[in-house]
Amino acid sequence: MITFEAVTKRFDDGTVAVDDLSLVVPTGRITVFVGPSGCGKTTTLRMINRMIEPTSGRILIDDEDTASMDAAQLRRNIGYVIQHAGLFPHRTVLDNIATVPRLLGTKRGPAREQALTLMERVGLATGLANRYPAQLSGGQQQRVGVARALAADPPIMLMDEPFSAVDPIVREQLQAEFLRLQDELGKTIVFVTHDIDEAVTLGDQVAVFAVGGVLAQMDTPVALLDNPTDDFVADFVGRDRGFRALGFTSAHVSPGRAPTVHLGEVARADAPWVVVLDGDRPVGWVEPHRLDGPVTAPVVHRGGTIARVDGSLRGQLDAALSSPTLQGLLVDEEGRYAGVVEADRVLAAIEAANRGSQAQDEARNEAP
Ligand SMILES: Nc1ncnc2c1ncn2[C@@H]1O[C@H](COP(=O)(O)OP(=O)(O)OP(=O)(O)O)[C@@H](O)[C@H]1O
Repeated sequence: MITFEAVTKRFDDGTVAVDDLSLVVPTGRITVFVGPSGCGKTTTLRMINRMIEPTSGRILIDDEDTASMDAAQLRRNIGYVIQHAGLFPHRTVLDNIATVPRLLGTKRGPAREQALTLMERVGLATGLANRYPAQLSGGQQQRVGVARALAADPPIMLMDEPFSAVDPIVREQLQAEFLRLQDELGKTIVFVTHDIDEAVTLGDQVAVFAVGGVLAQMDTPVALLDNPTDDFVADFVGRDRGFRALGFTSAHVSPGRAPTVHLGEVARADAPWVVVLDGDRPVGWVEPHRLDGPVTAPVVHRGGTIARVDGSLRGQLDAALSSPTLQGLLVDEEGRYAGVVEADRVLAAIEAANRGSQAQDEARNEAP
């Protein structure tokens, strides 16, 4: 059990990312943190393994205050999975997965044996063992990330948008496999997402955060959908309910343009945000006024999903709402950058689609 007692995080610049948070993450269950961009989900997650220290309040694991534990030891007992998997690019799949057991002193042979077993467990063909991360698909990379986090058999797993960077079909497969795996393993899992659909699919309980780092509601998925506690939660949950039906609605929003920069180049300084490309693929955004040199991978803001230019309105709205600029990144069928789409333009297209289906319903009702 992980217990937050009146936890607040105020960063040095005065930003209050988490405000007086009290909640309990039960043992052996999946707790999902969901909410709009910037509401403090990641900060809350990272305070559990002390990658970020709280300003005030306490976080307890099974009644022991984490502040009094050795931070390195604490982290070794907590698996951590992030978006884009965060794999070591120069290590093979097998060596990535074996990293923590090796650090903990397991010999190379047994560590590799165990890594092969884990590959099977997360649905990866063992034939991929000697590949490097760049030679894998996004979904395969995420599976390696999950296998690596499981390798030390930690009782607690922290997962920060682990499935956001893959396309919706692979994402659903990963979610289903993850639930199957959790049935076997029964870990204590804290899972961050901005997608309410993912939250209600995966969570035994769901904590909805509002901007300003405030917990708006914590409940089971059913209770959250049936009895939202206030307008904010109703809106957050409700917006997506109608939105679900849009999964199969093809988009008719033409892509817009945004300034771009390639990794290794200097971004133009007159734009507030610039799209970063790696070759012909989009990787995220940068704010040029915060940079004083060429754009490098660590400074790229990678938050946000990427949608197909010819994909569903749902995918495009998800991409726009999860982006720091409220502009979703679009790619063609080969994954090449194809432009951006603003949330309000997708919403307008959704309204137009809704009007169309209402008109069809009315026509059907009026038919003799
Ligand atoms: N090191 C930092 N210094 C100052 N402010 C920060 C720092 N890290 C995060 N913040 C701010 O704290 C707030 C919460 O950020 P956090 O990353 O926890 O949100 P989030 O809900 O995970 O968002 P997202 O879904 O976009 O990842 C934001 O306003 C963010 O800008």
